[in-house]
Amino acid sequence: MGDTECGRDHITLGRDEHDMTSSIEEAALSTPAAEHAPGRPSADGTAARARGLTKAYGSGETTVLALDSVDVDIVRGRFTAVMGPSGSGKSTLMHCLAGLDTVSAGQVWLGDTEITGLRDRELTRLRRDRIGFMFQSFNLIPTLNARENITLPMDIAGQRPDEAWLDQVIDTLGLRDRLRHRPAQLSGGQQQRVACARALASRPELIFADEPTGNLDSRSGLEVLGFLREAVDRLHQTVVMVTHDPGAAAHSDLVLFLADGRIVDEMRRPTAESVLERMKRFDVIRAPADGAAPERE
Ligand SMILES: Nc1ncnc2c1ncn2[C@@H]1O[C@H](COP(=O)(O)OP(=O)(O)OP(=O)(O)O)[C@@H](O)[C@H]1O
Repeated sequence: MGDTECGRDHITLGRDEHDMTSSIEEAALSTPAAEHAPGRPSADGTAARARGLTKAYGSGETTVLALDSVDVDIVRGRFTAVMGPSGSGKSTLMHCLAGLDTVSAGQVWLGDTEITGLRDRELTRLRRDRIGFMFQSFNLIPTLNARENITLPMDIAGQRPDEAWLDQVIDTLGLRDRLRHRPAQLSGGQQQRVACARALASRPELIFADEPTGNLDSRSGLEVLGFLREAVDRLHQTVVMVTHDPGAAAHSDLVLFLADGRIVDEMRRPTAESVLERMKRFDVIRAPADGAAPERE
């Protein structure tokens, strides 16, 4: 189906505004989703899975194939980074795995639930109950203070926060003395830490982070990455992070490299240096020497 025909495309257009959009969307949902218990294990240990995932934007001559039959398994309890040149399909992959975007072909599962084919309402509920999101632009509600922003998704869902967990999240992120501040009264790093706390507050099954350190100074960025790492190591959360930064990717367990809408490589136990070296090969492919035939991945 062409995306322009699809009503859910509004979500794609408003990618960065998704948290706010979904708050409104989700507020409209009145039925609690008891069947989607957060953290419910899937039978095969994958938090998310895609087979033959294909995403085309537009139609006819202007069609852009953003994802080209991607097969991927996101292992539960691991920190996965997604890297690749600009336009390689990183954000599209994340959005399709998270049910924020429709697919053109193929199947996507979150745990043991196939999300391709779910109706909008079911998908919205599934996202609300089982997924945490962090975006580069923090998407905090300006009229709410930090604590209210952190618990907003749970408040909307009618869930009571686990106070001990929330305390741990707040303390680890150094937000204890900022809870009554509104976003405008917080630094960029503090705002992203609030967004991080919000994503973790309900202990979602899977956290998707799109360039979560993109707007942060290096110290704040390291703090956020350290917390995501701890969330995986100590709290057995699953994190998928899109990043351009080899240093950020080095905090992950596994880096998936995308090029032209395909997963072309992966790297376990990455270091900033090894990721940088791998990324340089994309630069060579993108900019062949004069007269040289472009190499294909
Ligand atoms: N809504 C859209 N309409 C048309 N084309 C799109 C749309 N969204 C993405 N694309 C195209 O799909 C391809 C993949 O885009 P995507 O944003 O997933 O790449 P990316 O790897 O995340 O890029 P970047 O690193 O620059 O953020 C690109 O060619 C992009 O121009």
